Amino acid sequence: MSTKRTKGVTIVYPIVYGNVATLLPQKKVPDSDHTHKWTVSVKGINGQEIGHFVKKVTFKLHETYSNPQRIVEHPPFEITETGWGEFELSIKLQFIEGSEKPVTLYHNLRLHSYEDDGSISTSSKNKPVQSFQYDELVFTDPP
Ligand SMILES: O=C(Nc1ccc(C(=O)N2CC(c3nccs3)C2)s1)[C@@H]1CCCN1
Repeated sequence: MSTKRTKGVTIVYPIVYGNVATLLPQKKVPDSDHTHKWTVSVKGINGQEIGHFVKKVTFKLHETYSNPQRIVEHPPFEITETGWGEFELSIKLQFIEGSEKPVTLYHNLRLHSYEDDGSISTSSKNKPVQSFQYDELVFTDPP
């Protein structure tokens, strides 16, 4: 049975996705090579809730992470991890309206930049890094 659709109507949902990152406090005895804590997220803009039409979001991390496919089924659609480097991750959005195909976004995780001598500048080490992209989910002839 096919879903009845509304011809000629287009719905556009602006979204923002990306990450924030903060430096982990230096440990006297480094028992881990993790230098950063980061949160990757996908949200609506101006506080618009996307949970009304997004059923679940799957964040696919680098394969070296345990359980690299992280499924989030309720807002906020975000995950927080720690790590030492930058890598590309994917963000797959699946919709409550089953007839809408999933959308996969790609984001290059961003951490603090290092100086040539391997240090992080004093001015930036106390500030979170923020790296976000704007995009739009476009639904044509919605049901
Ligand atoms: O950094 C990069 N790739 C990365 C992949 C994973 C990273 C990471 O941070 N972690 C894996 C996770 C674990 N640690 C221990 C057990 S699981 C913490 S970093 C590339 C290489 C050059 C430039 N960018």
